[in-house]
Amino acid sequence: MENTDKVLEVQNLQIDLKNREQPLRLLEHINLTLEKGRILGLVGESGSGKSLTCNAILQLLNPRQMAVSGSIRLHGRELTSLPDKEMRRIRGREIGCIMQNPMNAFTPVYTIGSQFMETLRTHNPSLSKAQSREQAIRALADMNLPEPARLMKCYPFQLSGGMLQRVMIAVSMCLRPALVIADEPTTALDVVNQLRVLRELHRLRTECGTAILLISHDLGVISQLADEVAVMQKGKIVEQAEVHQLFDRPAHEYTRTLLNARPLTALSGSKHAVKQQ
Ligand SMILES: Nc1ncnc2c1ncn2[C@@H]1O[C@H](COP(=O)(O)OP(=O)(O)OP(=O)(O)O)[C@@H](O)[C@H]1O
Repeated sequence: MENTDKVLEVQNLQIDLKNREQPLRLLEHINLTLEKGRILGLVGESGSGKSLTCNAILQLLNPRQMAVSGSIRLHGRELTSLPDKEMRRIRGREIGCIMQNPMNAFTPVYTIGSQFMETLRTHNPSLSKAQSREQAIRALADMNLPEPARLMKCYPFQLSGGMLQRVMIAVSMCLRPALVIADEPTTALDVVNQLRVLRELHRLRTECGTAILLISHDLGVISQLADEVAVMQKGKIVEQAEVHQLFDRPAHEYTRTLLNARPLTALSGSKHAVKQQ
């Protein structure tokens, strides 16, 4: 019987760079499964293929540039064969994104409030303006953002990176996507804001049951939040294991190298701190 808790299933994903004498393989045999309410950390050095994997899931790769094969299913539904229009609906509604530079996710000339309300009403046209405003303010307050009614009137450049990240998580809290792809969500933040964002991501999965694919260079972040970790090297997954097992008994040489390369302070005293709060 089909496991209904399976949110994302990536099978045998392969990506080749076209328009060359010999196609260049960028991703090879990627297999990932993510269940409801679980967080899968994706780690690996720069250029190992983390962002390509995410962009393939989001169907954002240019087919003239990249040849993509394999299967990507969301709740059992194959995404690779969906028309663009349907995929646009799925992005945002069923798959949320939290990116490293949240400024890119907002239009600079509109207020936070108008963009938040517009997003809510696009995905739920029966909402009145007043209802969407009320919902947005409640969600911002829920994110522990100060003076949410005033914040609605601000433009994106008036907020810090950490605040914008939390606005994006607030949007996800309202839309309750099945899957959130968080690509280096804390990399650009100071430690206080990092902890706030991690806490809210943790809340997103516990309160909404959202499955989260978390990409991070920071093994401290992964150890605090992820249930499971996949390690990528040169376009392949070289090891995948439960977080405790991976940190305590890394099986692959490359994982050991990554763990040995982390700053000594990255994990001390903070292990699983977010989950415990
Ligand atoms: N549009 C593109 N054209 C050519 N090569 C690309 C393109 N996008 C990615 N690549 C190559 O694919 C490989 C994987 O890139 P990817 O961006 O997925 O790495 P990453 O693990 O996300 O790195 P980082 O942590 O620096 O973001 C790299 O070798 C990169 O140069």
